[in-house]
Amino acid sequence: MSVVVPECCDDLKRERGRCLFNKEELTNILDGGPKLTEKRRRIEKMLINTPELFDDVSPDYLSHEDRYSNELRKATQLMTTLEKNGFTYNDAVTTGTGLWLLMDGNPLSLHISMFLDTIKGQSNPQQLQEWLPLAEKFKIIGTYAQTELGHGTFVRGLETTATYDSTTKEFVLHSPTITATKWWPGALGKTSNHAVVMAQLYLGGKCYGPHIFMVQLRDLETHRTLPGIVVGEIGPRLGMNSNDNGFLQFNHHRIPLTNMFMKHSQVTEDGKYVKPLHSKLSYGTMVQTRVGIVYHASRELSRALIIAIRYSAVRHQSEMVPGDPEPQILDYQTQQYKLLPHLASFFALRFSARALLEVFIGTSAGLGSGKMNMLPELHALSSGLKAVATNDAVKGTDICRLACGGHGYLSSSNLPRIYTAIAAGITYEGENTVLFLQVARYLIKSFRASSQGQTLPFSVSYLRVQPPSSHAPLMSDRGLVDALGAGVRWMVGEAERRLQQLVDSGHSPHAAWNACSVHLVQCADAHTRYYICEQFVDAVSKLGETVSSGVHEVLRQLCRLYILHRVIQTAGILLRCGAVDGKALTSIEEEECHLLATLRIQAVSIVDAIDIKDVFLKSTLGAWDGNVYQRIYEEAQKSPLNKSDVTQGYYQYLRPLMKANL
Ligand SMILES: CC(C)(COP(=O)(O)OP(=O)(O)OC[C@H]1O[C@@H](n2cnc3c(N)ncnc32)[C@H](O)[C@@H]1OP(=O)(O)O)[C@@H](O)C(=O)NCCC(=O)NCCSC(=O)/C=C/CCCCCCCCCCCCC(=O)O
Ligand SMILES: Cc1cc2nc3c(=O)[nH]c(=O)nc-3n(C[C@H](O)[C@H](O)[C@H](O)COP(=O)(O)OP(=O)(O)OC[C@H]3O[C@@H](n4cnc5c(N)ncnc54)[C@H](O)[C@@H]3O)c2cc1C
Repeated sequence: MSVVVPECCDDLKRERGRCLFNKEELTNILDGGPKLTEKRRRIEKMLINTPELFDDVSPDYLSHEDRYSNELRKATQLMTTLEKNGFTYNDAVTTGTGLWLLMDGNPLSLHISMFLDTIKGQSNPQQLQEWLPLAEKFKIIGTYAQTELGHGTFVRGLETTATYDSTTKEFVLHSPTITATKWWPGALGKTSNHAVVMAQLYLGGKCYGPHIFMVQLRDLETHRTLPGIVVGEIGPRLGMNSNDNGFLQFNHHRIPLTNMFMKHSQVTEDGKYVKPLHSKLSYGTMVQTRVGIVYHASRELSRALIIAIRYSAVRHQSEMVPGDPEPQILDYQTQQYKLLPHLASFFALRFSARALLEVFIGTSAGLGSGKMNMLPELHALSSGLKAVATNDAVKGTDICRLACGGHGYLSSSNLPRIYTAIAAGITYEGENTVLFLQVARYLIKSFRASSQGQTLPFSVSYLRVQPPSSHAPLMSDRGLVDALGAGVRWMVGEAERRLQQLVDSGHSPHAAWNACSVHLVQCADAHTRYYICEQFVDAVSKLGETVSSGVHEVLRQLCRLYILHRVIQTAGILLRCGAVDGKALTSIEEEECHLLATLRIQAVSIVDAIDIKDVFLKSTLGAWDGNVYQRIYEEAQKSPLNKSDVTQGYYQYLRPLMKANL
């Protein structure tokens, strides 16, 4: 397949003619620099030149088994293509390209993410030396098996046991109940021959809580399930049905002592336990995956936005002025209001993902030298950002679908598949409400620590009891972000007051927590969004000195829109705490509408700059040339029902019904 850039339709030509900024420069910023853009394009070119990676037939038309096999075929082809060309799978993941080829549920995705990450992050040196080369070369293929039928969120409640037998120096893995069955892990059903398994560690009859074990599930030659193990696939799901999410039960299955991951905690041959430096270090793979999901969510949102914004420039509907030609639907203010705040969100999430990655890298480096103090901050930030990013990507993707009217409901628009894939992100890797409650716990602790005069970590330092007053004019970006911060401080203070009041009136702290949890989740959401605003303002102001004025102006407008939109969403709180008044809100609303019209002019060029090629968008509505109707029509011709004029169903059912004497 060669990259032919087709001539685009007149609407898109006109849109692109209005571009006042350097698209390539914006592309570089989004990629993280020109070198990364160049690397991404090299990977893309290589993938595009591998025709086996592209579907001839939509997975919708395949049987469940063929769908899985086809995706497995592409996944393995992708790995070998990357390897042959000197790239790692990580290169393809971190540029989005690999995932977009396989986002119907890549059966190797858990191997290259959580399985490898667990080996890298939880192994002692001997284990690393033994397992990493095997896993990197796909000599063993694995997944991350934690969730059970009975428990996903409450990791401490997992029921699978790993009981140490010091006579044989083995752990005995067992699923004592039906609810102990591992349930959900991606690629567990049929693909993986190994799994990292989270199980309750038992030594001398005492439970030491969840620990991670490397477990071989299948024979490496025959791929048959090993004795003592039952494994299978869990059946169809809302999306990603080309994956083989699986179940797993153990019946007193034995593994060697050395198969417990021992970087952080250890079990000695005589069954003694050595504690980790921090009790949650074994949750590290989850934290790392949450960091990745923030990027992933922003990428999926951007695909939906490219599709919906290009389509909105091509689609003409109704009369804005009676008798005039039908306008592009992007000219309707309501359409701009649907799409452009989400476009701003995409940029905000992209900059925040980058900031989070830096915190992750810094914290990981600290852990290496025994410094645990950044861990709570990383946990709170990664939990909050994972939750906001996936919530916003899911909402934004669905709005993009709705903004495309009926055609957004077509599979060939690719919006349903993008939506169902990212919708899982709200649940997996920590259900979002649960993650927000973790953030809230951190906020309340920080607020209380500040009342006792303690210094707060950077992401919550604005919560200190007596913050310096903002000197920025209210209507400046900084002034509005400070107002949002004041709103969060007020919310957290209010939550703390309500918690205390409940405790003072005789409730237990846990009952008080539950009675305030709706408000606490709102605090966590507002805090995370404040952090995102800060990162966006910060990134744009830092870029200010280095980028051309056209690009800077577009980024400034997007950042402004993000902040204004957020202030309007939070109006109730900001009015209650006196951070803004009604007059300010009216002018903010007016400014937002004005900004929508300004950003509309270059909206197509902005999404062009995200630079996702048609083969990765996979959409009849979003292609670069805007040739929407022809593509929709051609896709419909591929329906198996169109292979014959009269289907079997007619002879089997319709005709007998028509002939029956009813
Ligand atoms: C946190 C829980 C909810 C509670 O845990 P529990 O043990 O019960 O906690 P407590 O004892 O109550 O203690 C709470 C204290 O512990 C602290 N804590 C908790 N967690 C951590 C942590 N991780 N680190 C540090 N500290 C932590 C907490 O702050 C409390 O401290 P304190 O007492 O207040 O001081 C927990 O149970 C939990 O985490 N539950 C969620 C379970 C979960 O997440 N499961 C995930 C299963 S795996 C899964 O779902 C996999 C899905 C498939 C993912 C596929 C990914 C595909 C996307 C690919 C991404 C690609 C990257 C692309 C990159 C790019 O594009 O560039
Ligand atoms: C597509 C997909 C892929 C997955 N892949 C994997 C995988 O590879 N490996 C793996 O181990 N797991 C995987 N999972 C499982 C996933 O991690 C869990 O589903 C997730 O952690 C949520 O747990 P749960 O299903 O038990 O939900 P529950 O915790 O039962 O949540 C149900 C409801 O209860 C609420 N709730 C639960 N606890 C609390 C609380 N403390 N406070 C307030 N509300 C609460 C939640 O907010 C939610 O509304 C996958 C899931 C999906 C959907």
